[in-house]
Amino acid sequence: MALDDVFGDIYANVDAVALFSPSGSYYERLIGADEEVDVIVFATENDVGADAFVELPIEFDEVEERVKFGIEGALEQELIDDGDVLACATEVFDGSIDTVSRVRADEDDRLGIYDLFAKSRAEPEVIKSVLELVIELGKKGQKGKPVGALFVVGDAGKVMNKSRPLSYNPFEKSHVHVGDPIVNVMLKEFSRLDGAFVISDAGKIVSAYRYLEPSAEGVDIPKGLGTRHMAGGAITRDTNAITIVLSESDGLVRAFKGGEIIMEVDPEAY
Ligand SMILES: Nc1ncnc2c1ncn2[C@@H]1O[C@H](COP(=O)(O)OP(=O)(O)OP(=O)(O)O)[C@@H](O)[C@H]1O
Ligand SMILES: [Mn+2]
Repeated sequence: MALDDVFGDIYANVDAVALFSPSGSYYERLIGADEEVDVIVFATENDVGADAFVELPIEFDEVEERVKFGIEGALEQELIDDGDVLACATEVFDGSIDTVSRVRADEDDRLGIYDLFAKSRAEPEVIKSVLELVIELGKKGQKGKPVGALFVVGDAGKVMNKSRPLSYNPFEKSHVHVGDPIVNVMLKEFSRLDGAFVISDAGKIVSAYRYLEPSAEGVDIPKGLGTRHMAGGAITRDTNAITIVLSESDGLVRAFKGGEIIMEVDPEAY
């Protein structure tokens, strides 16, 4: 077929096929079509019973995010190697797989997002909401000026025990959750002020204005960054929380877990 001469380049000589949320019959058809090719399934659940499977914690709306996340997971699980070329088959419009993209897996492109979502205590949707909020805050700043912010997500009881209030807690008697549109407006308003936000595993905003007093010391943070990042890193060594930190000074968003930076992104790139 003449079209194969043109579009065939997209899937020619790939190291593996990455199938995103396939139906059982689609998966069977592909396996049957070419027994030589490695097939890796990416989905929220392994309904098709694939041997090579990467769990997606959420259905990413953006295909690019979905694919990037999947590739990080596949690298992490050593299902693919650095430099492997994948034919990524995904659904972009509605219902079924309709798009194939040719993507090279590059270790250097890893953002750490897989670790952040897949192996954290808080619910993935909660982490996603906080990450989106912080990225938006980083993009827009507060009335055009750069702002810093510190969000501690998960293991909230322990985090509260290792911190103290800097001011009254506007969330004291409320039952608001991250992701509510109104909350995003409120959080942005409060983030102008000092201290950290504490969020529960399920996304409840437990407190604003917390001054973290972790007992862990000596976490490695990039030069030029100070106490916000030091405290944000150290609290994740002391507890099972993760932190998402926006730097006022360099504008980057970083995530910490187990006392280490596991993700660093420039909000302007989103
Ligand atoms: N232990 C802490 N808990 C919560 N917030 C803190 C803590 N220490 C510092 N902060 C907040 O971080 C702000 C900035 O402090 P600092 O400049 O030392 O941090 P930084 O890591 O350099 O971050 P940035 O890049 O945003 O400047 C402080 O004004 C304060 O609001
Ligand atoms: Mn600083």
